[in-house]
Amino acid sequence: MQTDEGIVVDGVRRSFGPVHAVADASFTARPGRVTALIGPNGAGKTTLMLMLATLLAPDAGTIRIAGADPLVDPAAVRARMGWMPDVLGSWAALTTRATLELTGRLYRLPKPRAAARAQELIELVGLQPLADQPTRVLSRGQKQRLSLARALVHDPGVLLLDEPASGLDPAARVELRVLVRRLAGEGRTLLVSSHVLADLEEMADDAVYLQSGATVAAERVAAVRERARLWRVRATDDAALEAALGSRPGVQRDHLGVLVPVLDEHAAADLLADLVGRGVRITAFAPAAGEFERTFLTLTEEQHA
Ligand SMILES: Nc1ncnc2c1ncn2[C@@H]1O[C@H](COP(=O)(O)OP(=O)(O)OP(=O)(O)O)[C@@H](O)[C@H]1O
Repeated sequence: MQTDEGIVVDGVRRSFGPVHAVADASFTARPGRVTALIGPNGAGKTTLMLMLATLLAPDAGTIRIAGADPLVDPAAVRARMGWMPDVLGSWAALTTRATLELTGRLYRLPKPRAAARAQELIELVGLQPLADQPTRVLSRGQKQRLSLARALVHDPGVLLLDEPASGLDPAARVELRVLVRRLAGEGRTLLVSSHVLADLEEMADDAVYLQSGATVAAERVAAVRERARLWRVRATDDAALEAALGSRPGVQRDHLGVLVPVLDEHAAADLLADLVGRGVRITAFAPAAGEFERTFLTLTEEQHA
């Protein structure tokens, strides 16, 4: 990994008085990829994002954003990085268009370019009907779209998105996912935090887990991922399914069907073939939880054990 690309964080710490909001964060987010930042409430995600965005100084450790150090050269970082905060502070009386034009001017775009860029971004995030309305009339989800547009004004190579899907309806979530993938496909580095792990699962390539301010070591994440996971199985005839599963260890039941521990995808394929071979008519067969959710929950259980 070259340090002039993506995001490189090493041994970063930041406390607020006695609270160690970020105790030890080290990770790399690579260009062309979407990296999920996952952690429970209060784990330090926003504090970490603020440090990456040059808005908060770390007490220790090093950060590089597209090769620039936020402490030494915050202007270079801001030129290369777009930040979508979890809550958008907007100028209530300005229109959507004027907000984006002004943001462009703040990034020193010439006036005609700022106007053209505002129009491009309004179209990109689907805010055409509200382009000339004051931002105070925007709903929460519409403000999220404006916030994303604002982060993109200067065409940055690195994007930090803090809870980008919050307040978005299902259709807008799908659009966000498509847009995020497109931005990564253009070679940008994206770091995305969200509590909605199913959303992250569908947009992210890599994951960084944060627990009590510390990033979880890759070896520990790998160890969790190697354990058996539960697969959900449904059939047209419950009794036939139960009989075919026999005394298989660890089988559980919930309101949606039967959950079977399976070591890996080969074992899942074997199980499916076995059930079908025994004449069970299977209607659903899939992992019960996404990879991020399962890893997150297991890490949390281990921490509290
Ligand atoms: N300015 C501050 N002053 C004092 N404590 C703070 C400050 N900012 C954050 N904290 C504390 O640091 C810890 C991490 O907070 P942070 O907002 O970074 O977590 P988070 O992972 O973003 O949480 P959430 O998922 O709930 O948004 C929390 O215990 C929080 O109370």
